[in-house]
Amino acid sequence: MQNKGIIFDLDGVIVDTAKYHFLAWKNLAESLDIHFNKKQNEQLKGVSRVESLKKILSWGKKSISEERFESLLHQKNKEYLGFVDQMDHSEILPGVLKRLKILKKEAYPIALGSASKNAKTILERVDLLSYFDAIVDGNEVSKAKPNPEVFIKAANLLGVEYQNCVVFEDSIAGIDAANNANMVSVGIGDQEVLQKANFIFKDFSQITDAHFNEILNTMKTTN
Ligand SMILES: O=P(O)(O)OC[C@H]1O[C@@H](O)[C@H](O)[C@@H](O)[C@@H]1O
Ligand SMILES: [Mg+2]
Repeated sequence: MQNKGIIFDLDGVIVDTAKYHFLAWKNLAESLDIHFNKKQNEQLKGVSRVESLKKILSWGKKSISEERFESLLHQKNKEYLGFVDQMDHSEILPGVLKRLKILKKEAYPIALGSASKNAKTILERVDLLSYFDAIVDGNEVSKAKPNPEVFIKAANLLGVEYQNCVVFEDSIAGIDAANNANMVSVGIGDQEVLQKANFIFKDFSQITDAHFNEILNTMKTTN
């Protein structure tokens, strides 16, 4: 095994599910007469289901009962899982499978670090579960990104020093979490949104072997 750990976020990095989260939140917000746009959606990326709903309600200045809150969470997830049910292999984002295959062949420890409680279901659906040596998802974390808990747990499970890990993330909160964990942060997506990342690429197909080595070489490994 290599001594450098590779940690992937799921939604918007490995699979194109960020668009389904957006659609389901937008429908829910509209049903409550709350305006919800793509810019606001950036603030929900990487954020748990509960925290996302709290933000939407606060933007709409709505206060609701606990019971209604629970039922809205359920409603959103039901719609989201309806989209997930239709997913297949083709929704793995460009370049991801190729990179996972190379990493596996080169014996890098690979982890998933996601806020989603649906992470395993999605990895199974697109047939990627077997690539991961460790999975830390929304069922195992108590502190949401930008808290680094999810990535720290992933590094611990991989048995790799934090500063020897690289994190691939599409969310502002996730890049902050990786930076807070002292890991190398790689933003996948929009340069303007992910400014705080150590490296930024549009998607994995843009990351050449040379780029990948450059990313890994920025780690100040000690062992
Ligand atoms: O509702 P789930 O599947 O548990 O996901 C929780 C969060 O998971 C994150 O990965 C997504 O970026 C968020 O948009 C989502 O709210
Ligand atoms: Mg994401």
